[in-house]
Amino acid sequence: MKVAILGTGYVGLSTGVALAEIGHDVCCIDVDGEKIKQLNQAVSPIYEPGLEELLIRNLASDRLKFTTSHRDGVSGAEIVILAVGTPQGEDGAADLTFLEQAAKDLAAHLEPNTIVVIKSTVPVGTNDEVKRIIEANCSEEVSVRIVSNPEFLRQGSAMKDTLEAERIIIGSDDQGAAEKVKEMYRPLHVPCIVTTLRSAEMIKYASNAFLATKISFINGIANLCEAVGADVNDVARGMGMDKRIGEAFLQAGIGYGGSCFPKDVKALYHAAKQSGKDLGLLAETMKINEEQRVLLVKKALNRFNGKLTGKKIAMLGLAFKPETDDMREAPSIEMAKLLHEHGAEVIAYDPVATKNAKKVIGDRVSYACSILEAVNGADAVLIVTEWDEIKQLDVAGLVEKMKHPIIFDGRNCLDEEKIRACQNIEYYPVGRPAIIL
Ligand SMILES: NC(=O)C1=CN([C@@H]2O[C@H](COP(=O)(O)OP(=O)(O)OC[C@H]3O[C@@H](n4cnc5c(N)ncnc54)[C@H](O)[C@@H]3O)[C@@H](O)[C@H]2O)C=CC1
Ligand SMILES: O=C(O)[C@H]1O[C@H](OP(=O)(O)OP(=O)(O)OC[C@H]2O[C@@H](n3ccc(=O)[nH]c3=O)[C@H](O)[C@@H]2O)[C@H](O)[C@@H](O)[C@@H]1O
Repeated sequence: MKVAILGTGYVGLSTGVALAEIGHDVCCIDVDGEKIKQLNQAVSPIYEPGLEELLIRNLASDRLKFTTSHRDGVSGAEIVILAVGTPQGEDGAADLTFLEQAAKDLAAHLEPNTIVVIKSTVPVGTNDEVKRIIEANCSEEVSVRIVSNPEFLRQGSAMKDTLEAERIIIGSDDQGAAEKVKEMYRPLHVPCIVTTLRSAEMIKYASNAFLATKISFINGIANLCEAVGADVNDVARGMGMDKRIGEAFLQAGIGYGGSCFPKDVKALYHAAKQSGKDLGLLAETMKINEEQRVLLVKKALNRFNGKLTGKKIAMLGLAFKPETDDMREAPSIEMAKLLHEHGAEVIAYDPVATKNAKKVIGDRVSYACSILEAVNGADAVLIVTEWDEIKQLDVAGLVEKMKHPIIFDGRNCLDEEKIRACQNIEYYPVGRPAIIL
């Protein structure tokens, strides 16, 4: 099948590579000429384990192409997928500017039987609106066929999540179009759920909001555990073994970040308000998350009697989660800002996100090339992202390098045995009893 994709971000690129991998002829289009140039040289613009290998293979087989030309890319395509960004607007609602422009770019070249698939995360009713935009801008012989096909991949495991998805949602009011999209995905052998356009749009927002709420719920419980002397790791394990609850997304810590949960929860909350419904539960999810992001700084302030001036603080990890260099809405941004405001000298280390971190955190912190360089002479270490390199730390070796052996673990990721093997340490996890030796 010939497929065109507008947008080569995480979603467009992973989808393009996956569809080429299962035998389709795919052309990815992006307005960013630099990205397209890089991609044509088989260089991935994003850090995503396993992606580059598949990129090289599918470029070499000629099943995957990249262009900046909407006309060339869309020409002859049976299916065109829109996977452009839908960032957060100023009022919290989704900003649909890129999607509306992409719809216009596409409409000018749309051929009569082509099916338009919207993969971007969009508020309920957007697919209908995009249909209207395309109808107003395409040639008369085209009757526009729209399918909503939200994406559920996670950054860091995008290829696996795409090739081994748990379900594929296909929303359409055009049965033939839904069947065609189902056929495109058939080689993946993944169960497809066919719904209306509006239900498909809602499934995506409801899923992200539910997962974000699960994280805020366990973070609320973690804070209570600290107050009453319980251990949130045991609580989460005990809860998660009940299949009705499930063990996933019960990892307490410094809250959710990334390009999706924060903006999607806000967008759903905003959309509900516009429909006269107050989803107060989501307001609480957001509130807990905001507080959680600065938890480690508050704990450090508490530990140092309200003063961080002149203290050397090492931040280990900057990306919003491991296996990605993405800094969008990373908790580290707010933490760095607050530490700087309190006069701390901050030195940060991340194995892959430093380049992107410099763009958003700037010179509020200095950047180390290794963990040991970051912690050298530090008064305290804040663990921000649970990279393997950080989880597997030689804790005794680390503590030896520090001025004061104080660790605040925002991801509860250090090995407790290694901590207990230290002679002199203060270890403060989230929602678990501190270890002071
Ligand atoms: N990042 C993620 O993990 C996931 C994202 N999503 C959703 O998928 C959508 C895309 O997200 P990302 O891939 O992260 O976006 P992104 O913002 O990283 O990339 C979007 C790309 O679209 C390109 N673009 C913009 N206008 C264009 C046009 N008119 N024609 C062609 N290309 C154009 C941009 O240059 C950019 O390269 C969003 O709605 C997001 O909420 C859904 C699931 C996972
Ligand atoms: O719509 C999207 O863009 C995507 O958003 C998330 O994927 P992603 O943002 O890549 O990352 P997650 O692995 O879900 O983590 C999100 C944040 O939650 C945090 N998290 C996750 C799980 C957990 O138990 N605790 C926790 O604090 C992570 O540290 C991270 O900051 C969803 O998991 C995907 O299904 C969805 O497609």
